[in-house]
Amino acid sequence: MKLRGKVALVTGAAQGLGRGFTESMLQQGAKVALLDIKVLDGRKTTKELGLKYGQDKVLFLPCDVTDKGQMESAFQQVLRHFGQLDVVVNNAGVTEQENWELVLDINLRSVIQGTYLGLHHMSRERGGGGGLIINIASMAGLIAMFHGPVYTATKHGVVGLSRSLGTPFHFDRTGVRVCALCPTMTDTPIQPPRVASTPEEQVKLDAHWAYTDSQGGLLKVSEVVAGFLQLVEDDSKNGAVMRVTKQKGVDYQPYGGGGQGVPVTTRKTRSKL
Ligand SMILES: NC(=O)C1=CN([C@@H]2O[C@H](COP(=O)(O)OP(=O)(O)OC[C@H]3O[C@@H](n4cnc5c(N)ncnc54)[C@H](O)[C@@H]3O)[C@@H](O)[C@H]2O)C=CC1
Ligand SMILES: CCCCCC(=O)CC\C=C/C=C/C=C/[C@@H](O)[C@@H](O)CCCC(=O)O
Repeated sequence: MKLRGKVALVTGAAQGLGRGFTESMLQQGAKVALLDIKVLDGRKTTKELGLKYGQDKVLFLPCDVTDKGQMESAFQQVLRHFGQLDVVVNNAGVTEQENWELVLDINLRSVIQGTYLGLHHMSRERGGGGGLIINIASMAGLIAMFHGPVYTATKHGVVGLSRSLGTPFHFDRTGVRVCALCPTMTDTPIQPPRVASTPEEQVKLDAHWAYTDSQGGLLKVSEVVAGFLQLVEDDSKNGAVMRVTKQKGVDYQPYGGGGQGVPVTTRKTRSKL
């Protein structure tokens, strides 16, 4: 998909990878709606990006992705404000924590919600123009992140959702590509400190950092963003699961279909992608 003139919606866009994805699409000439539960940070990021790329290119919408009503309203506001929607990036996520139900709600249920809202508003069979949905999973969606069982479960779910909806059965009717992006540990605020306040916490942090260091350390946001843009621009990728790791850089999870997804469609379709 060429991004110039397109409209994207990014959840969790106030910081970290979501901010990186947002800025990369602005650089390519897209307009972007930034959604985040952090209102002050979201407004600050949006102001900074507006000064750099044009106030008319950005829109900040305070939104808790776990709130169905807020998500539905946000999608409606994006369509009213920009007049169209072409790309949805379900990025908002949290790491393992005591409240595992919240991890499940944010990392999986809300990604399903955002994916279905994207299909609802972009699907050709509903009069939309087709489009692209990229769900931000993790390498924890492909291997067992031992220090995050629920996080691992949610990310495996995001990969499965994206692969299922990224098949010709759906694309032939919707014209919407659906892919998953699986980075390894990346240098963003989601990363925990190296020093804990309790011995029990220190054990968990030591395990996390020993594992991270064993895998070559943290990726830079820019390395993940480079993979993201490649996935956006490659219209042949549907149901694809892109990996970004220190060891191998950007590649695709090999499945029966070669890991680069199944053929986008079984029909010749006029593509706006
Ligand atoms: N940083 C890393 O090592 C990796 C991160 N990921 C995934 O990338 C995505 C982005 O993570 P990062 O940028 O690293 O984290 P981050 O913590 O820097 O950014 C996450 C953003 O999501 C927002 N958010 C959290 N809960 C929300 C909610 N209920 N509603 C709306 N917004 C909400 C936060 O306010 C924050 O702005 C997540 O899905 C994460 O699981 C995947 C692999 C590695
Ligand atoms: C505080 C936790 C933050 C969690 C953020 C993440 O999602 C971290 C990513 C989770 C797991 C990373 C695994 C990395 C694996 C690769 O380094 C490599 O070992 C995988 C190779 C797979 C293959 O070659 O098939």
